[in-house]
Amino acid sequence: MAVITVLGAGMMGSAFCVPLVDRGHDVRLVGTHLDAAIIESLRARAFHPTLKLDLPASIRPFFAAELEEAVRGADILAFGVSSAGIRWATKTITTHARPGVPLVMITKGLELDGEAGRLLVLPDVVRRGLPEEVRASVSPAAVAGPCIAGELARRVPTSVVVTGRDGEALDKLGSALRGPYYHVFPCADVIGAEVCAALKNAYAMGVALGAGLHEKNGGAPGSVAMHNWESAVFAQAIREMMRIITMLGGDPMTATGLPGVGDLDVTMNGGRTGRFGRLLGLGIGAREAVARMEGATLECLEILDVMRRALPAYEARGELGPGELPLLRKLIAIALDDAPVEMPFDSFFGA
Ligand SMILES: NC(=O)C1=CN([C@@H]2O[C@H](COP(=O)(O)OP(=O)(O)OC[C@H]3O[C@@H](n4cnc5c(N)ncnc54)[C@H](OP(=O)(O)O)[C@@H]3O)[C@@H](O)[C@H]2O)C=CC1
Ligand SMILES: O=C(CO)COP(=O)(O)O
Repeated sequence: MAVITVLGAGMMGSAFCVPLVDRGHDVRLVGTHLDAAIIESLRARAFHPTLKLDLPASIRPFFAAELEEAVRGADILAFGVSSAGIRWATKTITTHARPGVPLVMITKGLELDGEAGRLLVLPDVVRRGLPEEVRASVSPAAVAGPCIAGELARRVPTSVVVTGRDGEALDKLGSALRGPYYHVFPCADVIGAEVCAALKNAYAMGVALGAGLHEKNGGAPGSVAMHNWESAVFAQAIREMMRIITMLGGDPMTATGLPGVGDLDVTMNGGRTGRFGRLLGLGIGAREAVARMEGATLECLEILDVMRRALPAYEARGELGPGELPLLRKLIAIALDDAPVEMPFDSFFGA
């Protein structure tokens, strides 16, 4: 049994606690400064208001102000925040991180190092923010792969990878996290897994445009749909994720496994991103689509913005051709510049 403290009580941070308490760990879930209503509800009746689910009462909820108590004696620290909260979480944990205590995040995203003009995977971003004495012995890890929070919280069999740069630490984390319905596979390719974790959000939005386009054209959901359109976008998405992984020095084959194909499938079908893509496909424009998502976390917009800023730097160094990644460029235009929803199919598949 380990003491595991999860910082961030959103949907996924909280769902992540379920397989862990089921394994018999002492799990402490700490809300951020804005998660107080969630923590209050969990304390009062073990009900999570955004998951809309009862959670096991054995998960111990803590308010942000109680962080010190929640991390006392922790064997594993976990970040449950979204990509927008990663800097905050790193700063917040700084005084509590200890040498040798593993740190794992469920957060999906990439950051751009503006000065170097290079994309950074989140485990490396977090590592940079840790105190020097901790950095020497802690190499942050991340969970990637297909996982809808509400399904995991209902104990639906779920398969993910845990990735990072310290192989020994990954094996230990895998042993601590996995359980009868939470299947955790170590993945040494941190670049590949993290590129997929972040980019599948952009591409899932792209595939889901098809559902909205179909409805916009008067179609009802059913066997006669736009699956031909969607499948071509899906296939091109995998090609582009492989290209970006190669550009960043990872293993492109990672895109064919859980972090790539697996997560793209689950996100377009069951994720918030899929719902957002459908709204864009209806042709209502990004602003209205965001409004209709009622404040839901939409990391597709964040990663598209990061990629829009990153691509010129990679092109300027000759690491990427101007005609490459036509799907990603189109998705940037649709979601960030309100371009019409249409696909440049003839530029796909290496044409
Ligand atoms: N939902 C899912 O099915 C899955 C989600 N993930 C990943 O998990 C991460 C969290 O997603 P999810 O739980 O669904 O999202 P939620 O919106 O439910 O929760 C987001 C969490 O991040 C915190 N947060 C957001 N912005 C900030 C900020 N600027 N500063 C501090 N904290 C912040 C929120 O705190 P506050 O309320 O205070 O803003 C909240 O605790 C994402 O990276 C997502 O990709 C991974 C697999 C599945
Ligand atoms: O990452 C996810 C599934 O693995 C969930 O994605 P959404 O943010 O689209 O809900």
